[in-house]
Amino acid sequence: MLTKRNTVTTQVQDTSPEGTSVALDTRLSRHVVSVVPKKRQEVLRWYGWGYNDSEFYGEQGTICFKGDKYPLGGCELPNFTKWARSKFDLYVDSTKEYPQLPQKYPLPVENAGFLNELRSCTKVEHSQEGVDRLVRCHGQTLNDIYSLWHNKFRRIPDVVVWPRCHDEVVQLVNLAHKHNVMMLPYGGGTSVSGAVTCPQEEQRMICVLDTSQMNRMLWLNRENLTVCFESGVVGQDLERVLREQNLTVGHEPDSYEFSTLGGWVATRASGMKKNVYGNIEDLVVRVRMVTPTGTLERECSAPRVSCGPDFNHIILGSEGTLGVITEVVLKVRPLPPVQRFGSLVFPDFEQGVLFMREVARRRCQPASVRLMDNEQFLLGQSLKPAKSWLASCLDAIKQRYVTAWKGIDLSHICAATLLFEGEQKEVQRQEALIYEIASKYKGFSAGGQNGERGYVFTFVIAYIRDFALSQGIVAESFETSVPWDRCCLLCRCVKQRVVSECRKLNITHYTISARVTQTYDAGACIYFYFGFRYVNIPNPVEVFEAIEHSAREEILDCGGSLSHHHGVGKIRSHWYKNSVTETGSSLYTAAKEHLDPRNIFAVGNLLPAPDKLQHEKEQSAAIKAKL
Ligand SMILES: Cc1cc2nc3c(=O)[nH]c(=O)nc-3n(C[C@H](O)[C@H](O)[C@H](O)COP(=O)(O)OP(=O)(O)OC[C@H]3O[C@@H](n4cnc5c(N)ncnc54)[C@H](O)[C@@H]3O)c2cc1C
Repeated sequence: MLTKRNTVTTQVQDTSPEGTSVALDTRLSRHVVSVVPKKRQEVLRWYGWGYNDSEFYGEQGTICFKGDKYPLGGCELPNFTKWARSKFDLYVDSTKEYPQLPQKYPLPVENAGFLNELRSCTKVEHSQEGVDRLVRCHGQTLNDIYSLWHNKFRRIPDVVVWPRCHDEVVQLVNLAHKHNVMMLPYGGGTSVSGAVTCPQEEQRMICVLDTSQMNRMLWLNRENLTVCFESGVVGQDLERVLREQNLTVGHEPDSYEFSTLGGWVATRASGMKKNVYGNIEDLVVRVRMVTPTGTLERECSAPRVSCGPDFNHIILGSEGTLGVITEVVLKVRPLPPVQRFGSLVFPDFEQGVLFMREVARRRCQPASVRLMDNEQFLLGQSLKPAKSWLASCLDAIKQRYVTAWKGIDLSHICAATLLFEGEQKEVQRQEALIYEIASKYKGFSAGGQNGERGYVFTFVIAYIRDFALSQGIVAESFETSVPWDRCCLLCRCVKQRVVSECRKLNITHYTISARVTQTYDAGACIYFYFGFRYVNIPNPVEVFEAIEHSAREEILDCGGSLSHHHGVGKIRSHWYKNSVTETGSSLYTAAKEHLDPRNIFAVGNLLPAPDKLQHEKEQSAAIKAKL
């Protein structure tokens, strides 16, 4: 008999999914070989971002990039070197070294009852090795990485567990609840909100539940265009497997090389192609989450139901605080036959925003459209590798065309990158319309190559922060969403605020830039990059956080949100209550108390941990004193 649930298998072995629809091709249920091995440090950098073999480095005063995974691999970057010199007065020090793995790790807190039952009653693999614990104690905030480099973490996980399926997660959650062990679900560890960082004040044993071994595609239904994956599947693995079937989910956050499906759901992630495919909340059909009081899931995979509050939305954005997401049913789409890049240049940011506004008003967004301000545009240009003589001449001619014939001032110029996807005719129609709207705002095409480069650089840019840190520069991004009528105002005010805070603190070499990365009917997502070179500042991260804190206050004052997609985590928990109101906060707390009565899950995310509140008050007084 066919059941309604399209039920997923929960056994470790590949068995036929029970109760699935007629169109299910059971042969497709399969393990996915991941680019990220169980010992993630074998492939991924333990002290920062990305692959071990890809990094920026200095050679004879020039910044270079190595590694064969990205088009910049093996390139010298003289223009980037010049950019860094002009921004930060940086003379690249090629002798600066990256940190060495520590020889000693914090002693684990042990809960004997939990460990005994873990070993005797389950088959779940686990480790208490120092390095396994260290590489899973953090995400990718500046604070995380700086703390790693300077060996500052007091608490790291006491044990790491690798369940292989839903049922093993149920066992683990029951054990942790029984023995009062704190549990932190860990996906790709790409969080930039402190959500996956171990709470430093926690007294109980901390168990990190690594989802990487739960990454099977459980079923694929071509008739319904739905697929069910286990939550630990990494973004690029998920897309690779689907592409082999001529399908795509189309969810591509900039971290999708390493972030996981469970992480996307837990943080309400947003992908760069959301205009065609939707954000994660639009893509999820059904989701299963194991909590200490039971498994929460919708009963069927119907496309929409009208049954009171949507419990998928309790799970989306819960940041590991309510339980472990184990399986997710997602929509899939056929791969688009045509994918084309484009780019536009505008005389200034304001004209670019007007263009973005009109595109959103007319709902004709291509798969992706991103607008960079002048500062980001110049940084992007500087990342082009060293050129041949002929290519440099051509560039000079193009530059002359832009400045002399188009009358554009290079110190105000800004650019948009475009990605079109769909049928040939549809893409042509979209391109024509987009270029027509751009011309109304004095924009003109700068070619597909620049557009493509812009998207590829997105992945490379993530590596800059580690190199910057080695050269004494601290940097990080932060983001928000804002109604259209406040978009330009917010960008201006936040930049001004950062500039004035830097002046007050005698920080002379810094960069602050903005881009509009997503557009909606009612507003846009704005993404800021901020970094400064610290000279004679003993606590650069604290200073950075103080400035970022005041930038966030400015964002909120200008009508921006606490976060568009990075989430709240620990670093924005200070503002959570205000942003959801007192009533909203107590509703969340009641749900938390019901699902997780002993407060074992992801303590300190969304709402500050109780013992952190006092510490927070002291910190906020210190921040005020500093500014
Ligand atoms: C360079 C870079 C670029 C980024 N670009 C984007 C972007 O374009 N769009 C975007 O939305 N975000 C972006 N992010 C932020 C980050 O990648 C997302 O928040 C992502 O969704 C986190 O996924 P993860 O698997 O790495 O989760 P983790 O970092 O491992 O965890 C994040 C949170 O989710 C919880 N969690 C993870 N898995 C589960 C699970 N199975 N069950 C319950 N809770 C779970 C964790 O406990 C934690 O609270 C970026 C980050 C970086 C460093």
